[in-house]
Amino acid sequence: MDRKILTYDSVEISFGGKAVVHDVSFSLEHGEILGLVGESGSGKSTLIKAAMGLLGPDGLVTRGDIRYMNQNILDIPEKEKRKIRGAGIGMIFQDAGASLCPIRTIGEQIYESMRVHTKITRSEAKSRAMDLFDKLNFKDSQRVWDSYPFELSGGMNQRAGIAIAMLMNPPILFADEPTSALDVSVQRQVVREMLKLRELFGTAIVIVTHDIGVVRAMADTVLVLKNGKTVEYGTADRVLDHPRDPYTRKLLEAVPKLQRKVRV
Ligand SMILES: Nc1ncnc2c1ncn2[C@@H]1O[C@H](COP(=O)(O)OP(=O)(O)OP(=O)(O)O)[C@@H](O)[C@H]1O
Repeated sequence: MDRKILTYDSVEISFGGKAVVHDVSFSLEHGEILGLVGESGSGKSTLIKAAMGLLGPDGLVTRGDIRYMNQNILDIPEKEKRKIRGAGIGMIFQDAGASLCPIRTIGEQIYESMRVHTKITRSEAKSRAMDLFDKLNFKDSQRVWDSYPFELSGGMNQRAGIAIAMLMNPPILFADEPTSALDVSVQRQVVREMLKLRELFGTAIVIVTHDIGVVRAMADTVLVLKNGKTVEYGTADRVLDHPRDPYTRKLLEAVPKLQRKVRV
């Protein structure tokens, strides 16, 4: 059986005809955590947006394939893509608070987002959410369900965002800088939470981050990008402890003083 659930094969991505990601290949197995690192503008977000069909009107995958469970994502109709977004691949962003609707409670938003994918009553949605909140050790699940985003801390909104992305139990989670807007103790909690998802559900995760400490704490494999090209791709131990490329060494040297290694 092919264990790969997501494969990028020689992918080139262009905006307005100009290529910004060149010939990038990687794959993801069930439960694998891939760290995507590289300086600002290297193409990390663009790579993950491509699989979600979120490149916008100017963006296009101009070469290569992206396969999700043996389906070429680039060839399927928009309706099928919508099913993959959310139910197949969940996504969390840097600032979940900003992507939540400010005038509706977390509970209402959960119910609405689940209804897009499945026939479900409000009370079924609530019971699924409460179950997941409990598994993720939320202290006050009922309060989170009833709250508006502004009533929760930034960290709690981010944790709620992770829970919302996981409600349909997608086999893959894309996390784009999920910890960078948070203070260090909340960062640790969010990292622990993502590891817990893998433990509980076998979720595979692609984490985009500038924080090598987060990569060390989480990733099995690491892909280093520079100017839209792959600089190194390998196991986390190999890339982080024995980097082959000077660019990777430079990225790693930029952080050890912070000693951000997250203990989980
Ligand atoms: N909508 C767009 N239109 C034109 N160019 C874009 C668009 N989105 C991204 N780009 C370009 O694509 C390249 C990669 O950007 P991307 O945001 O993927 O980098 P990144 O590595 O995620 O950066 P950061 O860490 O700052 O988020 C950059 O040169 C950027 O200017």
